[in-house]
Amino acid sequence: MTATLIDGKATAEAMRESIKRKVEVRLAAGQRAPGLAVILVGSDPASEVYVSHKRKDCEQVGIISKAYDLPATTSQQELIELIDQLNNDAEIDGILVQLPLPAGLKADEILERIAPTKDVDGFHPFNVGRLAQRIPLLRPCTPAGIVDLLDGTGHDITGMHAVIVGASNIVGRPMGLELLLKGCTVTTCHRFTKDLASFVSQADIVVVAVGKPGIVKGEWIKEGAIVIDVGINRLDNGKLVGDVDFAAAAERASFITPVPGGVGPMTRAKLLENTLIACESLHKA
Ligand SMILES: Nc1nc2c(c(=O)[nH]1)N[C@@H](CN(C=O)c1ccc(C(=O)N[C@@H](CCC(=O)O)C(=O)O)cc1)CN2
Repeated sequence: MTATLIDGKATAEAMRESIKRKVEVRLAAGQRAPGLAVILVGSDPASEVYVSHKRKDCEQVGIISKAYDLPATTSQQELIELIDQLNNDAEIDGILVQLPLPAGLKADEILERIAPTKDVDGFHPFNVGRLAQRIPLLRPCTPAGIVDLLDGTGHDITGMHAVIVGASNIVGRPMGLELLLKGCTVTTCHRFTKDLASFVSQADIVVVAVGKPGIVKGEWIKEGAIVIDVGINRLDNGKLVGDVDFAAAAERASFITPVPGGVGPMTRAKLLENTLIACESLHKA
């Protein structure tokens, strides 16, 4: 392998330590701890794992997390009423609704109900619009975490051609906005893109967020490119892999994120950072 591994796990751990110190400073000054409401609807096994990690992260840094584990039969109206209640709770700075929601619940309406100042996932149209207009407030966690990892490479990415594979609301679309803010030329590829290989092979930075192992082949990677793999796929043998053909891509890339231990831990760390921002800058109570 010639590429340098981008260690998201270590970067996230350093972020958590820094957030923990800031929370301690608040407490020493007699201020309350930040509060995060974590809402899980149903019993999707992957979501259960992510939510339990998020709750443990909160505990580590001194953020109070309030758990709302709701049955899959929860109605749209019940969820909206819970969000209204949390919007008005002075001790809650952030509201997180774990995605995906069970079929039948309209995620867009639910996410839009969260007060934009408590939208620590950065998914509310207000926060996406702020990012699009170059005045970000609460930024979507995964793309914001990736920007930190790119900054950590020490490379000035201004003017680089970034190719994003995947156009989801959680990663692909806000990733494009973040990379535009960094001065990249951005191409977003999606399910209708013809000749994906030709786009990826032109990229100085490739961000892949599809959820299909091996969708990006190692031989497509331009020599020296930075490869960011957001995919998390569990194979039948229990092994966790990304969307990029890792071993072959690492032969050509300058930097590459591993799966696990790359982007995933940064998503969680950014959630804590957003909760602290919401607490310190947006609520202050
Ligand atoms: N409300 C949200 N829902 C979802 C988001 C999100 O940002 N907000 N993103 C994904 C899932 N996700 C966070 O919720 C997430 C996924 C993976 C990881 C992570 O740390 N992955 C580890 C491996 C974990 C494992 O063993 O399975 C890694 O990559 O090292 C963190 C967060 C969809 N839903």
